[in-house]
Amino acid sequence: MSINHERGFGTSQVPAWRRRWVAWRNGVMASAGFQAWAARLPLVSWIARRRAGEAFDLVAGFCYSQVLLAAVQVGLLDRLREGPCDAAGLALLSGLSEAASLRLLRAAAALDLAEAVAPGWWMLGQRGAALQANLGALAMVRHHTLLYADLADPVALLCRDRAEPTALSAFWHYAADAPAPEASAYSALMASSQAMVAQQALGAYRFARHRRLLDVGGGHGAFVSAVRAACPALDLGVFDLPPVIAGAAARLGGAGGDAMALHPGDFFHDALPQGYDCITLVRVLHDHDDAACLSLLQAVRRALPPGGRLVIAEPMAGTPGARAMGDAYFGFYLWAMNAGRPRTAAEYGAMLKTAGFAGWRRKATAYPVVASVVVTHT
Ligand SMILES: CC(C)=CCC/C(C)=C/CC/C(C)=C/C=C/C(C)=C/C=C/C=C(C)/C=C/C=C(C)/C=C/C=C(C)/C=C/CC(C)(C)O
Ligand SMILES: C[S@@+](CC[C@H](N)C(=O)[O-])C[C@H]1O[C@@H](n2cnc3c(N)ncnc32)[C@H](O)[C@@H]1O
Repeated sequence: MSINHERGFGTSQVPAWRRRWVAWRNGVMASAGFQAWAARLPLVSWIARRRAGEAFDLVAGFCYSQVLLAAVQVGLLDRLREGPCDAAGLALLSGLSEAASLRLLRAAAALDLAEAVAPGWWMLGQRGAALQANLGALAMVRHHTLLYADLADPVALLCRDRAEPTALSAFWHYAADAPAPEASAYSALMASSQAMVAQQALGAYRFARHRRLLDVGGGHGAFVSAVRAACPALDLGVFDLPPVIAGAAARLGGAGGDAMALHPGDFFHDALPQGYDCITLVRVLHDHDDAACLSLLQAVRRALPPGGRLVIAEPMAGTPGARAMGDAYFGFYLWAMNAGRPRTAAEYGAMLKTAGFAGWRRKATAYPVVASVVVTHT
């Protein structure tokens, strides 16, 4: 495809001082002379080396991700958790040759997934330990094969009509307005990665102040199960598409167990059930384009009583310390999925106001890279 490099230059929207400053600074950063000078100066050399390393990591990131995928697929992280492993042991476990096993072990150690504990022997590294224990993150690593298939030609992905099917839009049936099969793969993926998200929401907001909570787009009920464990007095409900609710019923046992109501429906066409003083939208809004997102917020507004609360929990754009996660990762992920976009907390604030809510607050979460929380009320 051809890219028009002419358009977009000389826009009068950009203040002249900003354009000049950024152009000057970037000229300095790009200069080989400046780079060589910075590498020789004490203190500055430390920053320069770190910047060079970050630039290299950005270039090589896909390769690192594939090392992680290989380590997960052959069961290396699980094996290392059990105790020291050498190349022969990994070869036996994985069916790889000893040379390939050694290559993988060394790559994993370079990425802190593994750690050399004696010549030729490895255990889990610190990063490997955190990931190995996080079943949701591991499920996402495996799931990324679909994302990478869509990203193989990123410019083609950006250029194509967003109605064209992709690997991710086929996986997330609702994004393509296609019916979900009964045992939905996406609900299983969401349930397995819910624990880390629920932890953020439960740490940021005191759900126990409510009487009845409805989780809209609640999938197989993993979030309400986590809420029930933390706040046993709360009456709980889940609203989701009929095939997903059938899966939730099977997973939760019959009708969903005590104090767990299951509501099948389509939030774009059916009214949400009333009588709940708290509604949650966990990893739901970012799946939808702005008009659909607003209509869902309006439906939530209609369902809540006066003083009722809406709690939004999902990864958000513009998150301090985790900006790449928002617009780079979820921006491209949701583009490949054919619907939705990551939004900042302030963008949600503006939408909530339009939908008729009274005000909003961002609540701090322990790991904002996993999810941010926004709370509003009627
Ligand atoms: C004690 C002393 C002195 C020092 C300690 C030093 C210290 C603080 C060490 C740190 C140890 C520690 C506590 C580590 C914690 C690590 C954690 C919490 C790691 C968490 C990792 C989480 C990851 C990698 C999450 C990844 C999530 C992904 C990729 C989610 C993808 C979600 C998708 C694609 C969702 C799709 C749904 C849709 C369609 C968008 O709606
Ligand atoms: C990304 S998943 C999040 C699931 C769950 N909240 C979680 O965080 O694990 C989005 C959920 O919204 C549901 N959903 C999508 N479109 C819907 C619609 N029109 N009506 C009801 N639920 C819908 C999906 O079935 C899915 O369970």
